[in-house]
Amino acid sequence: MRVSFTKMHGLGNDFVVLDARAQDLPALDKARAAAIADRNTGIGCDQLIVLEPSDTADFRMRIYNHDGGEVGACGNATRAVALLHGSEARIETSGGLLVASPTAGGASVDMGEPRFDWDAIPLEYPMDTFSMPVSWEMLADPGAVNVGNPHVIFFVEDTDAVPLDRLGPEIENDSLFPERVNVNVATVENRGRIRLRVWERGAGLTRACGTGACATAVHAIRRKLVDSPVTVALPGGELEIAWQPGGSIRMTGPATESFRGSFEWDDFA
Ligand SMILES: N[C@H](CCC[C@H](N)C(=O)O)C(=O)O
Repeated sequence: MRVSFTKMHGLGNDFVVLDARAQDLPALDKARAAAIADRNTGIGCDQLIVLEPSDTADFRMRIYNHDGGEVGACGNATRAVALLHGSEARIETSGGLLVASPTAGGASVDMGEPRFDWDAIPLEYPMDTFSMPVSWEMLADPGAVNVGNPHVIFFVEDTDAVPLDRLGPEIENDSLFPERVNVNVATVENRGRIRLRVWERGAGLTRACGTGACATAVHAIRRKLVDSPVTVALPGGELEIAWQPGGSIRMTGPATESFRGSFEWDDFA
């Protein structure tokens, strides 16, 4: 059967969006999700996004990483589907309910409240997630935050000097993180700006990571390194993150529809 899709991105973090409300999509398993996301033999994307009907929100958004694994949150994709929706959207995700409002050329999203308890990240055993007594070579003293998905955050003098292509997968797959983890390496430039690179769980180095920007901004605000709102500059561009302790995170930034197409479902068994 032919399946229609919309190709989108948020600051270069790219998505294939399938709307299961407009077409009868067969069940999606890990192998097929990875085959569609494959940049050599598939359509190609960092994450595959499926929109479904919801009893509790305007629609449900399911998120599959490049490796086919289903996960609970994707900040950049949330802005993209809000752009598609065209008006304020209440979005059900397995990481919680999100509320997104389109802005000129993108969206502003209430990403919910961050969680900090070791078993909410989750970690393999109890630990202070504000200042974790662990290190991998030059990456030390991280924090951990769950924003619907798990993030570990390291502050360094120069994020561009870190061999994240080598240390990212090592940390992502460390047994300290039973659900694996997104690895954020950030440089605080001043009290209003953070430079960030992310090794994403199940997707590797991406041009941007919305939840990574949220988790990093929250951790920097907790450590009193920056004020709120703060600009997070990723390789693909900038996001604005606002958060006060006890409240929810607000992420604002661009979203882009690249093109629409279709493919033969059975081509990706
Ligand atoms: N790799 C992430 C999902 C996508 C996050 C990123 N694309 C974003 O914009 O938040 C995870 O496994 O939790």
